[in-house]
Amino acid sequence: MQDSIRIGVIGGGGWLGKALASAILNKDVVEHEALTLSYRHERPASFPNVPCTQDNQELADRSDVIIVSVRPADWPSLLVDAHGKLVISVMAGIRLHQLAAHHQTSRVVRAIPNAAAEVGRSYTPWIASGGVDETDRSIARRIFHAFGVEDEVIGESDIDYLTGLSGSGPAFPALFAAAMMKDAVDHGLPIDIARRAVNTVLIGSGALLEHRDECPNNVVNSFLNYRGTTAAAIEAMRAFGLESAVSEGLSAASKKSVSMGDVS
Ligand SMILES: NC(=O)C1=CN([C@@H]2O[C@H](COP(=O)(O)OP(=O)(O)OC[C@H]3O[C@@H](n4cnc5c(N)ncnc54)[C@H](O)[C@@H]3O)[C@@H](O)[C@H]2O)C=CC1
Ligand SMILES: O=C(O)[C@@H]1CCC=N1
Repeated sequence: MQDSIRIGVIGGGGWLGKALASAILNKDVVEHEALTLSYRHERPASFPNVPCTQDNQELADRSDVIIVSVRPADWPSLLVDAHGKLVISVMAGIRLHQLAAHHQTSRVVRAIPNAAAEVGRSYTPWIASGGVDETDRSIARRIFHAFGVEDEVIGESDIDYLTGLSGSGPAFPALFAAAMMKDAVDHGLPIDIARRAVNTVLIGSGALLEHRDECPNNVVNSFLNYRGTTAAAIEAMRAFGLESAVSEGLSAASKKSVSMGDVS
């Protein structure tokens, strides 16, 4: 990226903020001295060579791009004037027009990464306000590519939906794995073996989907067409409402995203 770009992460000591900051440095989006992190209580220990501050306005003033990564409930009291600079929010729920008004800028990107940013494998959908030009878009893409794959979407309702589907997404295979683990242990399998079996299945399944690079339904159908044990399990899970449980869960997450934006 151009040498002149400086990035600030507000909430840089948090779960997501730290993951984004690490990826930005690891992928050389900016050098250490061109990144600033802000924190509320404890200076983030894992970034000894990165300028850190408790003064968010100072961070904004020394940055060209301001990433806002505080919890939605903490955002209304975050009084930062961006003076027209590019603001990238990764917060659930908070809408473009709210961000623009609150931070005094027409250049706003609303993005929703996920927890896999920690390992550089996030899926990050995003949407831009009217004041965002092509240069801003390429800066945003470069940042998002540092921690995974991105897509620009055209409607804010898509962001609220995707906040459930992909923003919360890494939790769902983990939930499935936990259910498999419980069943295995209930069947008397030693915990170590159950954990290795379940985790290896989840990791292998992800790699298989990546390798085949096709619609997941095609992968499921190839198992169903085999007409063996796997098909028996899939049909029983479907009969017990797996698909409606997933649909209900995604709908609950999306509604929660919308309600988290009802803050100001
Ligand atoms: N954790 C995740 O997987 C994802 C989180 N998000 C969004 O990212 C945002 C951050 O989430 P997490 O990192 O998980 O939460 P977190 O609670 O781990 O981190 C938030 C950080 O912001 C700090 N903070 C709060 N007010 C501050 C202020 N005024 N100045 C400086 N720092 C301040 C807190 O001390 C904390 O360290 C949230 O808005 C969340 O909706 C989005 C997608 C995925
Ligand atoms: O659970 C949450 O509220 C955050 C936002 C999206 C994913 N994690």
